[in-house]
Amino acid sequence: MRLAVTGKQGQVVTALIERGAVHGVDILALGRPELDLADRASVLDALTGAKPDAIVSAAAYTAVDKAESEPAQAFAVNCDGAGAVAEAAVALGVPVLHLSTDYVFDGTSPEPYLESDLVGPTSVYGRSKLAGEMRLASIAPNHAILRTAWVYSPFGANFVKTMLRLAETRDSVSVVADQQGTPTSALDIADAVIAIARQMIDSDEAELRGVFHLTGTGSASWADFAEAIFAGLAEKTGKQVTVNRITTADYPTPARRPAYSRLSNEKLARLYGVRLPDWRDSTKLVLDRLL
Ligand SMILES: NC(=O)C1=CN([C@@H]2O[C@H](COP(=O)(O)OP(=O)(O)OC[C@H]3O[C@@H](n4cnc5c(N)ncnc54)[C@H](OP(=O)(O)O)[C@@H]3O)[C@@H](O)[C@H]2O)C=CC1
Ligand SMILES: Cc1cn([C@H]2C[C@H](O)[C@@H](COP(=O)(O)OP(=O)(O)O[C@H]3O[C@@H](C)C(=O)[C@@H](O)[C@H]3O)O2)c(=O)[nH]c1=O
Ligand SMILES: [Mg+2]
Repeated sequence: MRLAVTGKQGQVVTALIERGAVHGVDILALGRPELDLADRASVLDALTGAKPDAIVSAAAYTAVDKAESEPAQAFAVNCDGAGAVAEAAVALGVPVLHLSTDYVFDGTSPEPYLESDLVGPTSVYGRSKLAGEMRLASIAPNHAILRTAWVYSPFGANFVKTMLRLAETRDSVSVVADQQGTPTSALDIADAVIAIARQMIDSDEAELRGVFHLTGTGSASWADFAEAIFAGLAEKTGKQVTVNRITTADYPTPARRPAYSRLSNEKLARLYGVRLPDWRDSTKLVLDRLL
C-alpha cells in the first residue's frame, strides 16, 4: 500500500513515516516547496504525480492563536488547500483521509460529542478546519474525515514539549483546569490511519465513508495532562514541578477554546474495529522517548 501524505515536518506526518516503516507501508511525504496547500496547482501536480493508493491529508495551518490575526492564511491553507487535495483524490480515483479537529465544536455539550452533533467553532482555526471538512466532503465523496484532538508526540511542537521546556526553568507552571478534552498521540493516530486506509482501499462500503472521531481513550483537562507529564518527568529525572490549576479567565488567549471537547470514538470502533489506547499509557510511551 502506498500512501501520499501532505506535510513534511509535522507531528502526524512524521509519525506516519515511522509507523509506515513498521507496517511495511510506503509513505510518501509531500510538503513545501513541491506541495504548498496555498498553491492549488502544486497540490494537484504533486499528488497526482505520486500515484498513491490513498491520500492522507495531514498538513494544516495549526497555529490556533496566530490564526485569529491571519484568517485569510488560515482559510487558504485549511479550506482551499483541503479542496485542492480533494480534487487530486478525485482525479486519481482514490480515497482521501482528512485530519480535522475537536475545535469544530462549541464546547457546550455535557457528554462526548458524536459525529452527528451540531458543530459551532469558537476560533478562526476551528472555523477554517470546519470549512475544510465541508469543502473536501463536497468535492470527494470517497473520504474519511478523522477528527482528532490535543495531539502530542516526540515530534514537532506540542503541549508535552512545551511543558517539558517550561519545566527546565520553573518548579511550578500555571495551567487551565476548566477545558476538558482527550490528549491523542500522533503515533496512535498513525497506526489508526494506516488501518483505516487499508480498509477504505479494500472495501467500497459506504458506511466506511464520512466523519469519524479519533482520539485517545479517557479524558483530561489541560491541567490534568500537565500533571501527568510532570509525574513522568519526576519519575524519570527526580525533577519536581507542580501545576497551579487556573481558569481560562486567568490565561487570556486570542482564540476562544471549547470548554469541553471530548469526542465519542464509538463509531470508529464499531465500523473499523479501531480504538486508540488510554491517553495516560500513550503519554508514558512518548515521555520514555523524550526523557
Ligand atoms: N496538533 C494538534 O493538537 C491537532 C491537530 N489536528 C489536525 O491534525 C493534522 C496534523 O496536525 P499536526 O501533525 O499536529 O500538525 P503540525 O502543526 O505538527 O504540522 C503542520 C504541518 O502542516 C504543514 N503545512 C502548514 N502549512 C502548509 C502549507 N501551506 N502547505 C503545505 N504544508 C503545510 C507543515 O509543513 P512544514 O513542515 O513544511 O511546515 C507541517 O508539516 C492537522 O490537519 C491538524 O489540523 C487536529 C487536532 C489536534
Ligand atoms: C502553554 C500553556 C498553555 N495553557 C493553556 C492554553 C490553552 O487553553 C491550552 C492549550 O494550549 P496550547 O496552545 O498548547 O494548545 P492548542 O494550540 O490550543 O492545541 C490545539 O491545537 C490545535 C491544532 C487542535 O486542533 C486542538 O485539538 C488542540 O490540540 O493550555 C496554559 O494554561 N498554560 C500554559 O503554560
Ligand atoms: Mg498550539
